[in-house]
Amino acid sequence: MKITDIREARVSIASDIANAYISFAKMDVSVLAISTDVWVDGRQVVGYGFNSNGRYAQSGLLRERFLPRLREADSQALLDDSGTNLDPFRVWDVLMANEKPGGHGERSVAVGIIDMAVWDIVAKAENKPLAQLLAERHGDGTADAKVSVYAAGGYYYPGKQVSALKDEMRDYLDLGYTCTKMKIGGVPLAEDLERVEAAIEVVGNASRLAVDANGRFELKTALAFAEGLAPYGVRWYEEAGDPLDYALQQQLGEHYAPPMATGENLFSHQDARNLLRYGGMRADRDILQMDPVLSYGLVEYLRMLNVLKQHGWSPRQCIPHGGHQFALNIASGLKLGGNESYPRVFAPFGGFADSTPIERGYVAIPAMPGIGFEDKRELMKVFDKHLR
Ligand SMILES: O=C([O-])CC(=O)C(=O)O
Ligand SMILES: [Mg+2]
Repeated sequence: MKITDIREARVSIASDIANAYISFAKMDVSVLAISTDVWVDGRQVVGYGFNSNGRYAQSGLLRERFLPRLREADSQALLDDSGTNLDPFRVWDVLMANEKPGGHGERSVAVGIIDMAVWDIVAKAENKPLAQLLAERHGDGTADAKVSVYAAGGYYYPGKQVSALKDEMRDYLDLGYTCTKMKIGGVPLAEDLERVEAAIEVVGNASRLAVDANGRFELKTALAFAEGLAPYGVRWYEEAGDPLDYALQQQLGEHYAPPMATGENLFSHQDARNLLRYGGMRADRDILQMDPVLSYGLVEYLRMLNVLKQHGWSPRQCIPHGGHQFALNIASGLKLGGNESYPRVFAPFGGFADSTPIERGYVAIPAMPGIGFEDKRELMKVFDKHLR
């Protein structure tokens, strides 16, 4: 196998929504296509990648550093022992040559975009869904046929009232979701609790609603919200404080017994390890949300799962951030606890295959080779428009 072409572009996903920390008014993503000289069933093997929302397009890092390394590599150095397919771990070593440890910054996002396209290629060359390939190579041999997904939304939006939040939650239930997530921390506690109560009224039970503060609070506010939220028993309380403030997380856990969640802004297995060492996260109930694309790709995510195992955690406690078809394949193949979904935001990057509707909170993996982007018509249109 040889890489014959690499194309990259920046695509806007700007919108008026905001969480407690950022507005998405200027949000964009990088898209990437890597073509190979291999054909399977009459189709050229081309891998696609993009970054999860929340971190911006990585054009500079891709163009100036990581794609030149891929282009300049000896093609043999990228291949597995058979010489007929890419080896994602060897590609990763090529990309990360001459990069110092620590200070992960956003290079992890640029590497994650390339890693996604590489896994798409590897599974297509093997003519298998990525979930199945992962189950065989890195799991217990079988993939979960369907994955539990929840609808993430409940953003702040100019002029949005409680009634609009309720309509949004109702819409998610109509789409087939049973669990949802909403933002908190963008308005005072009393106002947020009104929003939370309204959302619970629609979803029917607090255990079906998660809340996400996006790292907004210092300890005092995190604890005040914990006290306000505790009587409801929501599904989880996400990113109360700064993602790297492990002491805050640990102290929150001492005061708040229901599940906590965090991890979407930890971009390396070393950061995830520090969370488990120092963050007071509880393996019997808390949720880890590291995002395989934002954090140097699936190659690094596998290292994170290894760290988890060493600390006595089950992969079932992982529900990755990202809400896309790549993370869905990972959740299925490696038997995670579920996957995020963004039914109405970040389209067409969020969401799953056209042929697999959400049914009672679960979604299936289409029986097609690779990640399955070819079964997402609107996303393929974006790739075709920007990468041809
Ligand atoms: O609002 C965001 O940045 C997305 C987010 O935290 C999530 O999906 O959990
Ligand atoms: Mg979040």
